[in-house]
Amino acid sequence: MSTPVKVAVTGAAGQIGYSLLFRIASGSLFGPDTPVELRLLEITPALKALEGVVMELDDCAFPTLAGVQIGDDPAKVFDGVNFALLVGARPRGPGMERGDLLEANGGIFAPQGKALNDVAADDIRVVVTGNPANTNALIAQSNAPDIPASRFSALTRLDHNRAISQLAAKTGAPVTDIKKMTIWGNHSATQYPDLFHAEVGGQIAADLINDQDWLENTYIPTVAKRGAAIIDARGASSAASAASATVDHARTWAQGTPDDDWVSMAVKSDGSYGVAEGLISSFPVTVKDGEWEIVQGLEINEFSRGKIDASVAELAEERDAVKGLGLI
Ligand SMILES: NC(=O)c1ccc[n+]([C@@H]2O[C@H](COP(=O)([O-])OP(=O)(O)OC[C@H]3O[C@@H](n4cnc5c(N)ncnc54)[C@H](O)[C@@H]3O)[C@@H](O)[C@H]2O)c1
Ligand SMILES: O=C(O)C[C@H](O)C(=O)O
Repeated sequence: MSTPVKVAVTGAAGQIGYSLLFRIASGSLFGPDTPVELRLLEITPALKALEGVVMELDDCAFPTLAGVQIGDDPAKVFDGVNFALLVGARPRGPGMERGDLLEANGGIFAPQGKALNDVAADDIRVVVTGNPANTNALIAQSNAPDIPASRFSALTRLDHNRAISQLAAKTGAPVTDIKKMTIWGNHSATQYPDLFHAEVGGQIAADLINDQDWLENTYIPTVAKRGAAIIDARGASSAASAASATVDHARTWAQGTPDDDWVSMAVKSDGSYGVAEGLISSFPVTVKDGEWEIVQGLEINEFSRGKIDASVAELAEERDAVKGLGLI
């Protein structure tokens, strides 16, 4: 067996954590031959519950789990970590405005960014799942000046997976026949799942379906509002699927994309596709040797242009709000 990969998870005693930790410990991220060491961060009052989760991890006797450390100090928990999955965030409470939420999360992601900057391993890769994920990633990244900005990302893989699943249901194709799905923009209701480049069995999905009304009025809102539909049905936000998507995102980053496909990741914009430079926005990306690259040269039609611009405008507003709060 090789040297353990150190994976930090924040919010580890939460709902997503309860699914995510067991997936990572059982080898879903790096395969059966790579041991992992878990570094779990929680707020002090949640440490007792987290101890219970660690007892359950022990009880699984996972062959790939080389060790678990828990704590409430990011400077200790993040020491030497290779991957940081930032899940813990402050949910929106009653009467809380968007600005309040951004400020509360700034209080979490600014110090975590600083701690990663100071103590993480040189090859650190950061995935932000906690909402508002794109802007939380921007806050963490801005507070970690010594880590290349390309090492910070936010999760839109859940949206990507939802978009594939809804398209498979509509066309009757298996999910494995669907390639080149793209989520553009923010992980929010303004996100844009793009069927003008997605393929079903090699055919462009929008051409195959040939129904703009369905695309605009059924497909896009179903994918974009799926999180809210799950909250309505479950009384709690998506957890197992969010954990699964976080694993997919980190695994793709570690292992790469196949030659005939890409994935959606929210990463720092270099200005591609007219997305303002510096925003953490979702793009189609390929990954090779641990480095992502935005897929270039896709033609963007007028309809897609409007949708991408609307989501990017929302990201710019969030960035301006956290800038105004001095968080970036
Ligand atoms: N990007 C996505 O696709 C996606 C999908 C689903 C959920 N989410 C988001 O993921 C986040 C977590 O969801 P959940 O259902 O697990 O929530 P949860 O409330 O069950 O768990 C969150 C945990 O984070 C912990 N936490 C709070 N502040 C912390 C800090 N400073 N350091 C470490 N831990 C801290 C809390 O104690 C709690 O245990 C939420 O923000 C949710 O909206 C994102
Ligand atoms: O918590 C939410 O608002 C929804 C969550 O981000 C999801 O996409 O399931």
